Amino acid sequence: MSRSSRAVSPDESPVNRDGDPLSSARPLVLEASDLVKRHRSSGFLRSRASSDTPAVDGVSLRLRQGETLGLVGESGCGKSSLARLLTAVDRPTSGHVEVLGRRLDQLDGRALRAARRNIQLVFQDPYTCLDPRMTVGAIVREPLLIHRDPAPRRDRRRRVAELLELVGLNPDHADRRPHEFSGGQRQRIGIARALALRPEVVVCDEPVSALDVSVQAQIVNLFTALQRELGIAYVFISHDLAVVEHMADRVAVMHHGRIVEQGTVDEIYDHARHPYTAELLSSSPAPLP
Ligand SMILES: Nc1ncnc2c1ncn2[C@@H]1O[C@H](COP(=O)(O)OP(=O)(O)OP(=O)(O)O)[C@@H](O)[C@H]1O
Repeated sequence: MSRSSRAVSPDESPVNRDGDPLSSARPLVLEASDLVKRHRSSGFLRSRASSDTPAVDGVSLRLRQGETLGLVGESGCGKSSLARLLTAVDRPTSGHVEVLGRRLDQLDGRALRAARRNIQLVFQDPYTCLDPRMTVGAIVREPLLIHRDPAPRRDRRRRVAELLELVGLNPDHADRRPHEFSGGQRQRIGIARALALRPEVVVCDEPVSALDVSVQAQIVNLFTALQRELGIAYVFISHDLAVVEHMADRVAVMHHGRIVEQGTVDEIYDHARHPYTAELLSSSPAPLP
């Protein structure tokens, strides 16, 4: 049956089939409760959409250790705004985020820094997110310094070499600068930086969409291998449904700031119940082989 011809419920209320395909014995590493984000815009940038409609409008989700939650939705639906709330880059207007059972809004100072170590962000564009003046070694080491890692200098250097090796880069290239690397290699540097603090959760915001198609599969395979090796949980954000189908255990579908449907990959891709999910699936290209 083609995706577009699947029967869906005419009801447009959110569909939450929060079945747990992974053992519920696995601990929750991330929980978002009723998150709302209203961006404040001023002057000529103020539009009806930005002033009236929250970018994130009551989102709740849960993630277990070692699990991948795919987050899909069209451009402008609020995926990046949600990523910034989950990683405490931005504060929610209301609602809260729990990392390893600790509510971020109830922490400050050292306790907040400790909680934030466990949730890191990989950005979409490896071309703009790496400081061109810094060496690769300094870029990967930076989170250790920001989070005041007490390890001696020599151990930090060894840790950077291990991280570069882990993501498939030559540790001897730590003294080079980002412009000496290809797009895929730069994304590997961004991933090494995100892993420096050994996080439990990595939020990947469109991590392959700026890359050549031929390189995308290599980076997707790297994410999968790292998860197998390190047990990381991912929130994997993409507008590319085929990539998400390949990566995710569960999928959340976002539309106008809300999660309209959540479920396992099979539930979402083969038995979509929300009309928007069906529309999104019918307009997407064929899945990866
Ligand atoms: N800093 C900001 N100030 C004002 N409005 C913002 C800000 N960031 C995002 N928005 C608005 O919030 C809405 C959601 O944007 P967001 O970038 O989160 O969506 P997205 O799904 O990640 O889109 P894309 O896939 O194009 O990156 C949009 O209407 C956007 O214009």
